[in-house]
Amino acid sequence: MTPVRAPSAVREFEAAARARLLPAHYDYFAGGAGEEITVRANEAAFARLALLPRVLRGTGKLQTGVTLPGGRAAMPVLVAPTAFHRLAHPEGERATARAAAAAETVMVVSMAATVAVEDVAAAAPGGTLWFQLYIQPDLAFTEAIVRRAEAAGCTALVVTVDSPARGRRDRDQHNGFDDLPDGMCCENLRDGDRVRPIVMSPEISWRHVDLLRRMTELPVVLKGVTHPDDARLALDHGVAAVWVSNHGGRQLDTVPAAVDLLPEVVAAVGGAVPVLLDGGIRRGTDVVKAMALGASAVAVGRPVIWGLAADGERGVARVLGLLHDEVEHALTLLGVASVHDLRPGLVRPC
Ligand SMILES: Cc1cc2nc3c(=O)[nH]c(=O)nc-3n(C[C@H](O)[C@H](O)[C@H](O)COP(=O)(O)O)c2cc1C
Ligand SMILES: CCCCC(=O)C(=O)O
Repeated sequence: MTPVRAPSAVREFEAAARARLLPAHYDYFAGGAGEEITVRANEAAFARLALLPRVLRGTGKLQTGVTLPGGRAAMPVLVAPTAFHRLAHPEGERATARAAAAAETVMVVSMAATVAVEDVAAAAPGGTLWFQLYIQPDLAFTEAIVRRAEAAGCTALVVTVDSPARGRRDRDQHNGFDDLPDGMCCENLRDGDRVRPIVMSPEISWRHVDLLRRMTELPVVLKGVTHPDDARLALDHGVAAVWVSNHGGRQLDTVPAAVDLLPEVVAAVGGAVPVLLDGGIRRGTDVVKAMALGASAVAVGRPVIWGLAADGERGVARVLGLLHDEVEHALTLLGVASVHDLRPGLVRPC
């Protein structure tokens, strides 16, 4: 029998995942809002940026580690919060957490995880977890979730602010996919004997960010910022980092590509706090482009799901390992020793 080769690029995991997943579940993970214009734009924008290497820089030892409000990561690629990992693999978020810990990077646990945050933490002792929160209008319940995340050892709260309503996703509507199968639920939403639904409320405002900051000592990261004026407001409200994201094109369709939004947000933040970015990162070259344009680190959503669906913990480890190796390789060929030395002059439109 011909041996099956391990995928040698992140993109190859998507086909492997698709072959294993039920079509409705694949569509949930892959899809986005409306015409999926933003989904496509996120990746296309990276292809439209060119890299301009420097030569004879004698760079020697490479440095890919980054220090962020919620701790250090050995690579500048974090695991973005994504829901429902047990739809992709029976071990679900446990497998993802083990792979992230082995790669010494941060996993952001989704509020919509199918494994409770305490069990995710127990599966990967020594790993760094941040917790992603949709602020619930029931503030006492929001506080109860924050306390759970703190007690589980999460070191930052990522508040997703691009979801005052659920995205309209044609694929999910077509497939009738609107709930988890029997035996799975959003374990972080347990409240006594029941599991509460996640409320995406249009009532959430900056006032809630202030309330949250008073509720916890953990650094608060705002995820889903696209407008530079909101980045400035975020600073006024004391956030520890701004995360540029259009939710992987799953919320408002036709929002610009994430990386195209980055320079204006970076300028607005002016170095006051780190700026993170996600959306369309599939290669090490994408990572260095985003960092050259001012991101302190990036995150990947779908690539992790594809690795998980294809081969569980091993698949996620391979996806993260490929991205790490590609970042190092890109740095070498760019003539840059450290991710901290990436500058806008290394990137130009093409
Ligand atoms: C299947 C799926 C589920 C997601 N679930 C969440 C979530 O629960 N909370 C959240 O803040 N973002 C969620 N996101 C958005 C990701 O955190 C991230 O912004 C996006 O996936 C980045 O784009 P990429 O998939 O191109 O890397 C989800 C994305 C996907 C694809
Ligand atoms: C209720 C879970 C929300 C997950 C999410 O944010 C997404 O599917 O993009």
